[in-house]
Amino acid sequence: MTDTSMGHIIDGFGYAKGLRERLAVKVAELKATQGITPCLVVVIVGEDPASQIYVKNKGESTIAVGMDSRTITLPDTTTEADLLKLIAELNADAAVNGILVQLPLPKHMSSLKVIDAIDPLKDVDGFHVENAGKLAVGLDGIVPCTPLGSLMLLKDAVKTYGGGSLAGMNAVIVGRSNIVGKPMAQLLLNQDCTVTIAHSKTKNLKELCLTADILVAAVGRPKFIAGDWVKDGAYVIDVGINRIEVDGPDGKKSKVVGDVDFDAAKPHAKAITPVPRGVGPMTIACLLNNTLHAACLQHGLPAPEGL
Ligand SMILES: NC(=O)C1=CN([C@@H]2O[C@H](COP(=O)(O)OP(=O)(O)OC[C@H]3O[C@@H](n4cnc5c(N)ncnc54)[C@H](OP(=O)(O)O)[C@@H]3O)[C@@H](O)[C@H]2O)C=CC1
Ligand SMILES: Nc1nc(=O)c2c([nH]1)NC[C@@H]1CN(c3ccc(C(=O)N[C@@H](CCC(=O)O)C(=O)O)cc3)C=[N+]21
Repeated sequence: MTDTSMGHIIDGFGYAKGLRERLAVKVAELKATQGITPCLVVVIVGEDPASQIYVKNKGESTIAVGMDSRTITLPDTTTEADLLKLIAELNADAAVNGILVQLPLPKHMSSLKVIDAIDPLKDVDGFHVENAGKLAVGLDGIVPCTPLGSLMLLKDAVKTYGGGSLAGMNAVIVGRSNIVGKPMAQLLLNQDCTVTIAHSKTKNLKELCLTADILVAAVGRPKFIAGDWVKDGAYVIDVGINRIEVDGPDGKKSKVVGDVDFDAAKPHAKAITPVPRGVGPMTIACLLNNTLHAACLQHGLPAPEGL
């Protein structure tokens, strides 16, 4: 690499830490002035070990910023009707400000139906159709954590390394899920980017990616985006969290990698998020942000500003 103005690593871990510190100040203010302690309830159905780790991280981070945290663990034999009943109880409980049902759910449940049962004002994931619809038409609502955190990192990186705004940039998002790809597209459109969403039926994906000033990878395939798919000077946001087995000195061990071949992409990128310590920590910090936001909405208070 000859150009030293390229290949910056976007420190999602550090940015998330700063955001949590700013949130802790706002939470303390809300407690002192209104007597409100925001409370997040995470519901997990089944024993998926990866999900258990994220749920544990969420609980610890919630407590660390001064909020209340509850985790409800249900066996994977739980019926959909029982889960819906629990959600109804949490909706009715005024002490609960945020409800997150960890995905994926066991196969015998419809995640759309379950998400639809959550009070949109307590839907801190921002997955309810009412919040998705608000984002689509440009109304204030709760925005999904991973796209929100990705946008924060992107804006900061463009400000730091590019000097300008996102307006007019070509954004290509690989992945069209309701929880990452689609809301990310909406957020970037709201920033006046020219947005293309790619998926498994997209033709000439490499050529399309090479047109991207902003490339967001949310595919769920390890190192799927090769280095020569990245245009020189592009901003690369790698959302992927893929656990793979690698050979270590003492046999096989598990490691987390993204959807982008980081080492190969980095020399081309203006700035790129690593995995781990990129988007992942921002997802959790934005969940706390959304819980605080939800608590304010429920009490008729303005959304916290200056975060
Ligand atoms: N960092 C974080 O905090 C989070 C990370 N993640 C991670 O992000 C990744 C994506 O998650 P999620 O959106 O839920 O995943 P989904 O499986 O729901 O969506 C994957 C998307 O990738 C597309 N895709 C799959 N194969 C190809 C291909 N060969 N070429 C082009 N597109 C393809 C699919 O296309 P099609 O629609 O045509 O099937 C689909 O739209 C995962 O690694 C997940 O673990 C998820 C949430 C939070
Ligand atoms: N209802 C619901 N909402 C979610 O937001 C949700 C979900 N279900 N199901 C699973 C996915 C995944 N997800 C992550 C959260 C944090 C990290 C994270 O903290 N990652 C760290 C550590 C990675 C590691 O080492 O495992 C990092 O990237 O540095 C990653 C992924 C939230 N998700």
